[in-house]
Amino acid sequence: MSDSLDRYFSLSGKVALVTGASGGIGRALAAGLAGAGAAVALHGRSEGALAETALAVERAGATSLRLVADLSDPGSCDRVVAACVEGLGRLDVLVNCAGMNRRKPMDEFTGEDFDAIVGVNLRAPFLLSRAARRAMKAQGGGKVVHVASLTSSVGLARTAIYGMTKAALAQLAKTQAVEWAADNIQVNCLAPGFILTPLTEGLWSDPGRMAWLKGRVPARRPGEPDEMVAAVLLMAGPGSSYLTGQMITVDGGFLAGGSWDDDGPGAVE
Ligand SMILES: NC(=O)c1ccc[n+]([C@@H]2O[C@H](COP(=O)([O-])OP(=O)(O)OC[C@H]3O[C@@H](n4cnc5c(N)ncnc54)[C@H](O)[C@@H]3O)[C@@H](O)[C@H]2O)c1
Ligand SMILES: O=C(O)[C@H](O)[C@@H](O)[C@H](O)[C@H](O)CO
Repeated sequence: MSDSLDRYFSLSGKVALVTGASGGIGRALAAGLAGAGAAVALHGRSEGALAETALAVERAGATSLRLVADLSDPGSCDRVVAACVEGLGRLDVLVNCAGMNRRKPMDEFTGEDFDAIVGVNLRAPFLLSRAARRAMKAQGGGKVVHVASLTSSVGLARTAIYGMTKAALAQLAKTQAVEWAADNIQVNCLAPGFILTPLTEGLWSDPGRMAWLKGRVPARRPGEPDEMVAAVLLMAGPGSSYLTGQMITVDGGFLAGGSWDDDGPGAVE
């Protein structure tokens, strides 16, 4: 990296913690943060599931540390942050990427569905970021990135509880941005569009759904996990010292308009 880019994007000497790093978007973000120079604590639900991500981080020339926890257990959040600080010496960037979805019509959701989805998608980022803030404040600052979704902004059928949690993350980021600005902690959200990952492979392997996606997303294709990295490097790096409380949506243009179709209602002869 040239000196001028370093000033905005270098994470040399910094430590990042990525939850849900065993695959999908989390793995890409962990590798990207490592590429920018950070040592990366990788959280996953099993040691073995993190092996490939650890290799990717090491290939980028960075140190990795594997942390195993089920984030549906609220007590695990403080432990994950403490283990990161103990193992890598500090914590500068927290990326809350772990998440889950259960897709059902509104009426079919149970109380157990509600608790499970809210526990992982919302309570865990809330508790993890509070624990991270204590470490960051003592170090003079830090960055938190919550991984939100298009459903932070629009309703998508069969994702009621998931969407509620993702909209709430956007609000959480705003309040944390306000409360923690005095500690020099910037808090922002990444909102991925439709990205091919283990979470969504069941959806997009259906040709009918894929045809819908290609007709609705101006880029005319789903996104790849790697395409989420640059936005997170911006929110994680020194260049974002005055960027806080925002959501960066990386969606191939989905939220920008209804359809890419040249012959659609917006067409002008
Ligand atoms: N793929 C998409 O289209 C898309 C779009 C918008 C947002 N997202 C969000 O991106 C994030 C990453 O998702 P992904 O698409 O890479 O899918 P993924 O399934 O590969 O990643 C989700 C991660 O969360 C972890 N996780 C789930 N439940 C957990 C629990 N109880 N304890 C600990 N970890 C748990 C999983 O182990 C996994 O590593 C999620 O927050 C998801 O909501 C994904
Ligand atoms: O069905 C799902 O699992 C959800 O719809 C998500 O994965 C969305 O694709 C994403 O959140 C949109 O940004």
